[in-house]
Amino acid sequence: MQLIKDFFYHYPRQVIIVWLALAIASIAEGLSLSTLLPLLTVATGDSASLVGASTSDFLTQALDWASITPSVGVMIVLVLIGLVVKAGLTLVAYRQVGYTVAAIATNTRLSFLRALSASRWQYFLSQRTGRLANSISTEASNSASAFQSLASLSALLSQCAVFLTVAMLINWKIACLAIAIGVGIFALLKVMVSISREAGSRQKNAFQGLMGLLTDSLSSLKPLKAMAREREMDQMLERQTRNLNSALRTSVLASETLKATQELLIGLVLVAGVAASLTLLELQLSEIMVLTIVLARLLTKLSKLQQEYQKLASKESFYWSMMSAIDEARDAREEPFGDRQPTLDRDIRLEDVCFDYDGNTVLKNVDLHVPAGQFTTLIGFSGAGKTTLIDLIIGLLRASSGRVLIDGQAIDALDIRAWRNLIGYVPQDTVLLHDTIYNNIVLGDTALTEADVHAALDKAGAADFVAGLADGVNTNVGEHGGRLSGGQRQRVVIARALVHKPRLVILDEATSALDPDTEKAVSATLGALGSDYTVLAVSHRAALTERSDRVYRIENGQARLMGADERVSA
Ligand SMILES: Nc1ncnc2c1ncn2[C@@H]1O[C@H](COP(=O)(O)OP(=O)(O)OP(=O)(O)O)[C@@H](O)[C@H]1O
Repeated sequence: MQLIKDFFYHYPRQVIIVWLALAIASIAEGLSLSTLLPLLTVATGDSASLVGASTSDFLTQALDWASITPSVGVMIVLVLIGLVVKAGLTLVAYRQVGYTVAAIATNTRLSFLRALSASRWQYFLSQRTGRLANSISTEASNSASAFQSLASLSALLSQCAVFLTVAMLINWKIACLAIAIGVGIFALLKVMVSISREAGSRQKNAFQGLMGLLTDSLSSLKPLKAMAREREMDQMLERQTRNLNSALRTSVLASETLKATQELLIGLVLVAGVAASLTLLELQLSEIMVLTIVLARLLTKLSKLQQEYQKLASKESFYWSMMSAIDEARDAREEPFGDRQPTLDRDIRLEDVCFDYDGNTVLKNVDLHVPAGQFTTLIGFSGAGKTTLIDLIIGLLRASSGRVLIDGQAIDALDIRAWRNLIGYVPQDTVLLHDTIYNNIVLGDTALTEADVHAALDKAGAADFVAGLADGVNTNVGEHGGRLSGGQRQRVVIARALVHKPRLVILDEATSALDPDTEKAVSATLGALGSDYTVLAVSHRAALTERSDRVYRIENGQARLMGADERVSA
């Protein structure tokens, strides 16, 4: 019920079109079927029976009103018109269902992606990549197909109602008996629906687990292979795959058992019904023929209704899981910043800044000064809080107290996207897309030209090695940049950071993968960027600290400016 409300709330127009089209289609089908009785009465020469008189009367009156004389030809035309109307409207409804399913899949994917990209950095870090990939692929598709099941369910419901009305008009006793039998079959097989619901939830969990583990293991395959640990990973993946397989088997078993049992029960009911109609109720042959058609369809539709409900039950958990992922990401939304336009002509200052991760203090009363156009480096032991400081300056983290000032303006008051647009960021881990060097540098920014790319490669000290490649900037770097050396990858990432001519270049252990000569060369290039660039680096390497105008040591949660003599020994 909650699912119906949810779909109606988000897609009211589509739901109304689908329901109306399906309901009218069912009525058209029912009317065309009810025409069969007078048709067969005429064809078999039966006299109009008392029990079936109401449908015949209704149609005779309707034909009289339209000044049409009832004959076999007219009845056949009426049956055909009913069937054509039903087919046309069903087409309209299911076309709308198809479009809505596609819209739901797209909208849930986009909502999730938007919520995720607007979420706090810490929330993003806490997510498992495989879980995110699974939500976007499997959960979004299954959520959308829940709408398909719901539409089929409502079509079947309205068809059942119409067939039931027709059956009632022909013989209410038999119709009541059919309802009782239908409800009985429903109750008897309800347990199969519960099994499917549970199997659906197990499938969802197994998919999540498998995708999470798969992504983790693929990203760390090399060390696992190098240490011969891939078997353990294989075993874990195998366990998850078997879990999934077992959930799928349960689901298949439940749905096939439901189908087979339903068919058997319906067959038995029909045989018993025909026998009873002939012997006990002494109905006319034409009535028995129409009743058999109507009841067979009614019971088949009832059984399909239960099957569809079973499908819906197994899809529903994917839908709710997707919705809760979206809500969770929305709740973790980044707190809003301001709308002032940023500049970086003077400096970046941190005043009395404190920061903690869930109560664990990392920075306390930090004061830091990064003058514009200069090279500032942060050094310190692993875990001292260097990356945390950088993240505060980028605005990915918000200080618990104190102020982060950019040219004297509090970062909270800035248009944060405009501020981040002024930053060129080179991370410790160089992750390249499976694409060309060119595309890895421009990252989809069509405003950048080939000349910009070459200038950036030049500044990053990468121009020579790229020129030596057969396809130059159009060389594909392979999965995670695997066709390039670690140092070459790092230089492409530096070029990526420089290509949009940032005001602030952040180097987070950016030269750590370079050999000493290349590191020296790149450090010299970065050091010579000139006063157009403010460089903030995290590094222990002499090549960078020697080039720095200022070096801060981050220690015991504080930042201490080092003197020139200290730097030599650091
Ligand atoms: N997302 C997080 N959640 C909780 N604690 C975190 C998180 N990120 C970092 N920390 C903790 O904060 C402290 C500072 O981490 P940070 O990454 O800033 O150190 P670092 O000086 O950059 O270290 P390294 O040189 O090893 O990269 C560490 O103790 C770390 O465990």
